[in-house]
Amino acid sequence: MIEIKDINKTFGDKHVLKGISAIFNQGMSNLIIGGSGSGKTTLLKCIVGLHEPEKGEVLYSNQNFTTMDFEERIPIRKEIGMLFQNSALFDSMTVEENIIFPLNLFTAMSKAEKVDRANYCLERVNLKGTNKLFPAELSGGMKKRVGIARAITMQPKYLFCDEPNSGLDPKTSIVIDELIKDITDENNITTVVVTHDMNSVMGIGDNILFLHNGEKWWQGTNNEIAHTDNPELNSFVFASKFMRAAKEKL
Ligand SMILES: Nc1ncnc2c1ncn2[C@@H]1O[C@H](COP(=O)(O)OP(=O)(O)OP(=O)(O)O)[C@@H](O)[C@H]1O
Repeated sequence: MIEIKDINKTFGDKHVLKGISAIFNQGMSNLIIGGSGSGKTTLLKCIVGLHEPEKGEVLYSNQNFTTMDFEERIPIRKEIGMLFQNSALFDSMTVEENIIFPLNLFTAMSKAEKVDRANYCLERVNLKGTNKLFPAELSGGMKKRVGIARAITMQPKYLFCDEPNSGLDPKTSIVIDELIKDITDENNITTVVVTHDMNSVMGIGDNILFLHNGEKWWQGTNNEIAHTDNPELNSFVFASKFMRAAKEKL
């Protein structure tokens, strides 16, 4: 479980996050949604320690991450898996080397153990046998799956995904969403996903946090979102004609 309390972040005179508090539960796909510039990525970066909030606290399983120094944060960082926007694979490394990278940094595993773990992770994302390929040889969906394999290689307790569906066709997006959900369920981990994708919201949104102008505007489940009368959330989720038509049938 991750708890955030009263997170405030400014850039210069721009107040980007205005007192965000929320709980992200274990074993759930927790989604952060909101319009462009609403502060989603900034919030994610505050949670993982890539930004320091001016005010507020982030607690990982009740441990106060915010007040920890660099060294004290290392054990928690080892428990975090991260799927970055655009997958962020190392282009000069093979698929296997990319997946092994965190193991080289954080473990004393033997070469054979690392390869075993890479093989397990590749199999888990249905990419068995792609070990020796380079990122340039992969499709966008395959890169995301390698990104997921790398994110789970350290058996994380917390998984963060920033726009996992960006640049993917709708069918591949669903494959990625289901993979994230299955991995979350199987390992009972706390997953936090930043997304714009309405299919993801409806498909895997166990707990959805909607940001509007840097404020927490609404929180609920995908079932609740379908029946919300919150005007800003409604205009965000049901912006398209297709989604409005779908809502009328609910
Ligand atoms: N490093 C930074 N320096 C200055 N301003 C920043 C920085 N990072 C983000 N911002 C500003 O903070 C606001 C929120 O940005 P953020 O990237 O968190 O939004 P977002 O909701 O993730 O948007 P998008 O969906 O378009 O990615 C924006 O106005 C952005 O310009």
